Amino acid sequence: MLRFIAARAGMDAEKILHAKRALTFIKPHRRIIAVIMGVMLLVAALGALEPLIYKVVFDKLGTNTGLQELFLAVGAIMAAAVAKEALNGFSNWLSWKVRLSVNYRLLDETTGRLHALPLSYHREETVGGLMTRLNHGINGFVAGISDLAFNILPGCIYLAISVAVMFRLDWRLSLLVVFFAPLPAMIGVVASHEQTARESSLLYRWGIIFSRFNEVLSGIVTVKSFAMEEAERKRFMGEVAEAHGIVRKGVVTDTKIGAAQSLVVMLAKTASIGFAIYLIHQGQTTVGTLMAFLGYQGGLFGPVNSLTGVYQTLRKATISFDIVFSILDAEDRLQDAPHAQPVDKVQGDVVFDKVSFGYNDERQILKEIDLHVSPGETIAIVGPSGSGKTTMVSLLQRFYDPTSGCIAVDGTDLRALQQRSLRQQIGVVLQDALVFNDTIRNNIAYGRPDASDAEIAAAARAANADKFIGNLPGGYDFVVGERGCRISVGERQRISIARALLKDPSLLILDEATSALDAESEVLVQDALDRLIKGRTSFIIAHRLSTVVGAHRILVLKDGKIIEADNHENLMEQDGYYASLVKHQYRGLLPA
Ligand SMILES: Nc1ncnc2c1ncn2[C@@H]1O[C@H](COP(=O)(O)OP(=O)(O)OP(=O)(O)O)[C@@H](O)[C@H]1O
Repeated sequence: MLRFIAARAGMDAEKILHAKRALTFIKPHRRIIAVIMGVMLLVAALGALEPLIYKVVFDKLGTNTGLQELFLAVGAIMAAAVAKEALNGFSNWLSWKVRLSVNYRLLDETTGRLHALPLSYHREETVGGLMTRLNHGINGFVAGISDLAFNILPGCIYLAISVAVMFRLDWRLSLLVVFFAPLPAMIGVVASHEQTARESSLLYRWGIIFSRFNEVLSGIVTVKSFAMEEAERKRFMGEVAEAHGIVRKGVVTDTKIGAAQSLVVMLAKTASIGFAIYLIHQGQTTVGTLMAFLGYQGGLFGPVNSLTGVYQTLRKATISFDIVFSILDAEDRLQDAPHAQPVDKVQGDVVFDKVSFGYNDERQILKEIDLHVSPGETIAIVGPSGSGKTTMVSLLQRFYDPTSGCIAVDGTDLRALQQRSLRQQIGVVLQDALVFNDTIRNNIAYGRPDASDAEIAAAARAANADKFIGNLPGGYDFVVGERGCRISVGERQRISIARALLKDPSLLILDEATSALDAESEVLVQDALDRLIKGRTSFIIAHRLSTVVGAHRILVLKDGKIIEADNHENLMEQDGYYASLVKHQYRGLLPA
């Protein structure tokens, strides 16, 4: 059945495969679906009974039937209607149960996959666009498979019953009705090609619109500082108006299609009434048969249309299936190897062995990096902007794999380790520390949600954050606002240092802030950092002279190569690139 409808819907082999795979989402609910179908069967039978009762009533009108019999007939119609509604309500409740559980599983699988996919995937996607597509994909997916599960079979059953009863009543009138019945559906099929193309193009547009909108809201400070609010609003509304233009055109098309379908239904009714009146005049049929026919005819176009609806939903659903499966099947080149080892506790011995890397084939960012870092050593990485400093520490976290060469921690290639357990051993403090719109407590405990209040407070103390937290209304329960907008830059940095201290990692990656803080904040942050670095293998993308001077070794990275590597005194003596950076330092910050 699915293959037939899918083939009529112009679906290629891949789309048919997607539709089949989509059906596996409802497979676990097959028992409930069987019950729903049984209930729907009863509803269809009750629906088919109604016109027959009308026939009896109208045929008896002409005879000297007692009022009692008529009341009985009306009572039977009412009882059938009540039973139908009750059964409909029950099957509706059951079908929502299935829908919600399919929705839950889809969200679980897609969001799980999105969290698991490597950075390279997320860098190519926009958050707003992805959210729009995901939302549409999930809703369309659930609607699609619900239609497949709950509309096709009842529609067919009702059709079969109606057609059988109609032919028993009067085959001539039936032929007339059967001739007209498929016409509205055929009109719907013709329209569905345009409708799917429209749906697809709208989805693409909304994705672009909301991806920009998301960027604008995330970067509202920049938008406001450049006084671009009005320009952004106009751009947004302009794009929305264009999308609405497509919707408007679609509404015109859909209205024309709807009108054409209604006209055909009217034509069918008029033709059968005319033909039936002729037959009644000829004494070949009865008024009751005509009334029953009109009932069946009305009821017949419903299921035929709903089957067309299934066809249209299926076409639209293929877009949703594509979206969902493109996420579930997105290639993850960084997946853990089948026998990847978990990491318990690392010593902190790190080796870069002839590591080369490029984000794409066109350009090598790191070229044959050789480096051996001993446990507890502090490495400061300096170099011009774009020289590959961030890339180097991204490789250490295995956000990307080297193009050639290998990186090993405690003698094991990163590719042989389970990524999650590796990252649990690495503490990261970024220059623009990401804090979530949550309490101070939860922000510090991010990465160790099981930490006790005492441990959280100890980490905050060691990060010189306890005093400012104590002054906040609610203390540790203070909610910091989106991206920490309700606390200062220096406070954000100390929260992120406390977070790293609580995690107690053996390896540390620190991307030092380039902007100078006020003197007091500077001292507090530096003191907290010194405490964090102590005893851990640390890689610091350094901008402050004080940090670089205190490091065991300084790596100078230029054009993807380590051109100098030694401590501060020796590098100054060599009077090379590093010495020139130090000479040009300004207020304790090295030039970029
Ligand atoms: N996802 C990416 N895709 C393609 N190229 C990238 C990507 N990320 C960074 N690059 C490029 O790689 C080069 C090195 O970037 P990287 O961020 O490692 O430099 P950096 O030394 O940390 O610079 P900065 O000091 O300015 O932060 C840059 O030229 C950058 O344009």
